[in-house]
Amino acid sequence: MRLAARDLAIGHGGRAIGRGLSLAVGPGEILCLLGPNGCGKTTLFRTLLGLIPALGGTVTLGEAPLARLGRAAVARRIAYVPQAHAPPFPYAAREIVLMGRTARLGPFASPGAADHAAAAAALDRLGIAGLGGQDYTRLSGGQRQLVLIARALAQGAPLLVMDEPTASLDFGNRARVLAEIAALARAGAAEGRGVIFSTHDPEQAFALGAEVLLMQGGAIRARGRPEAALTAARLSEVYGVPITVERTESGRLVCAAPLGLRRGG
Ligand SMILES: Nc1ncnc2c1ncn2[C@@H]1O[C@H](COP(=O)(O)OP(=O)(O)OP(=O)(O)O)[C@@H](O)[C@H]1O
Repeated sequence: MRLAARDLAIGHGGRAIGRGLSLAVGPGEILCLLGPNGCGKTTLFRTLLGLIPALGGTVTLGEAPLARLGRAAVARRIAYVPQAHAPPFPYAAREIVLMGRTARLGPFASPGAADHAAAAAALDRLGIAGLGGQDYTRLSGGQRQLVLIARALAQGAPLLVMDEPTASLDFGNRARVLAEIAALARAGAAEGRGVIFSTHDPEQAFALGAEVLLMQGGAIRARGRPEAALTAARLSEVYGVPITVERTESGRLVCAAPLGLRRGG
């Protein structure tokens, strides 16, 4: 299953905030979307999922234009991890995860033993089995984020779109989720998983060896392998502060912005 966008224009209420956006992700591939606050990452994701209409261009899912697929058909193919949100009702975390299975069920079917087992396995995989019975609305931001990732895993869709999945996670959970993304893509060649995720941390693209899309002001500023796309000069320009990219002795690429420097200062 391949998700592809060609020459996409995105925006809200008919007003474009981004144009000329093309991308593709397929089985076993990880695409890392980077860019400053407000550059259009969430808007792009919501357009790729058909939650808001494209203002131009095309999105295809497999062979089918997205516009011709119903909501349930899209949900069987793409799992979405939104930025953590609070639902209006106090569901148990386990029920939120179980909702990931809904797309696989018929319109009037209720979840069976296999669905409950998949939800429990997803919670377990992220190390949060203990949160299953807790009220989702009373969880911390990071705990909610892990529950939403568990929901996406339980959904078992071949593609995952994750909006800043590590944004409010502690250091350990951040590493755990990154490892999960890597594992999903590794299993991808066999299972057909592809992942698009957004992040504010360029090092995550280096660590995963993910293809990069660097956005700025609604356009794609750079794309490709992280070492080529995320140079110090380009990152400095896009984020408006001097940024260094250095290789450690162990071969890891690390980014840093010196303290004490302000925009324009
Ligand atoms: N529902 C909305 N209606 C109108 N404009 C919106 C709406 N949601 C977002 N925008 C605008 O669209 C632009 C892009 O927002 P978006 O949320 O896509 O950015 P982002 O790159 O995901 O930002 P961040 O990194 O801060 O999460 C912003 O200027 C924002 O104000």
